[in-house]
Amino acid sequence: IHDDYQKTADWLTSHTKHRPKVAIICGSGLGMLADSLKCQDAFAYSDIPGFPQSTVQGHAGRLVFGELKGKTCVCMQGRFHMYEGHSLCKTTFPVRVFKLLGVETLIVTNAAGSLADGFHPGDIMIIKDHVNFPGLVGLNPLSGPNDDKFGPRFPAMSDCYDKGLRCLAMDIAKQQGVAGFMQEGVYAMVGGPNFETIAEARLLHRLGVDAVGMSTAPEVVVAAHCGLRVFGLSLITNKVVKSYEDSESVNHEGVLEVGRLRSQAVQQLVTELISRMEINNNIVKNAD
Ligand SMILES: O=P(O)(O)O[C@H]1O[C@H](CO)[C@@H](O)[C@H]1O
Ligand SMILES: Nc1nc2[nH]cnc2c(=O)[nH]1
Repeated sequence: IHDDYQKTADWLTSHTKHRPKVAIICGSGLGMLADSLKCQDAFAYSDIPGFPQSTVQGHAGRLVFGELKGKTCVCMQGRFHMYEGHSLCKTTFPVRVFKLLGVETLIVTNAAGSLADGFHPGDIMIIKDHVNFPGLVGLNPLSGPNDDKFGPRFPAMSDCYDKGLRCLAMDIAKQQGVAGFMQEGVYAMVGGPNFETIAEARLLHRLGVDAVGMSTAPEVVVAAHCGLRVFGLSLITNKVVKSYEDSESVNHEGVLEVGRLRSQAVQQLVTELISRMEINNNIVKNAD
């Protein structure tokens, strides 16, 4: 209920002077994004009233406030997944807290396996759209009574990944010389925690999914519902095995390792995007 989100937002407001306009959710192995924030105020999730706990390796479990290129940001170093046993409401709890804190733009990142033939580990995929498999069968964070203070009962999802930000990110990647490993595509969320069988991988591939992971879609649905502008990135950490002849298999350590390898590139891209995003969207820049 609204009061729970408000209580957490009020607690945070009374513990930090930062008033973020941008929120970042760090995916597996991508938590270093938070380290580059200046003038940090950091809180362990266990100290924040109402916050769930991170249980996954590679998700530190800290909320970090600070400045990035003069813009005030809040960064989740560690996200919540459905497979950890959290309800979808809890999984997405921080997104509504961010809304109440005054955040306008949400940047989501994740680690994902690729299905698309031209994609390789280490590629960075700008998320153009998603398939929310749990959502399609009713496992949706918006299930239950609608909270009209946040958004409508039946929110549109056809434009949830902001086109302006996607174009800007691609321009920045070209300028930074990393266009060679940039992709754009469709992310699918599955429940996890197991990785895909070969039959499941083939199914997803046939359905037009470019990358698959176990997060992000619920956060984006809740963000779109309450009117946040969303930008999403998947770091391709592995190819999803689609052949019975293939002897490779995926594991979480490998996922985290690719995260570390590409952390610098992801950080540079996100930093520059944050630095330039308002101008691109013709929002008058603040005096800061
Ligand atoms: O989506 P993020 O949190 O980046 O993590 C991805 O990586 C983990 C599997 O290695 C899963 O949790 C999957 O969802
Ligand atoms: N479901 C799923 N999640 C991932 N996260 C990182 N890699 C993968 C993958 O191959 N499959």
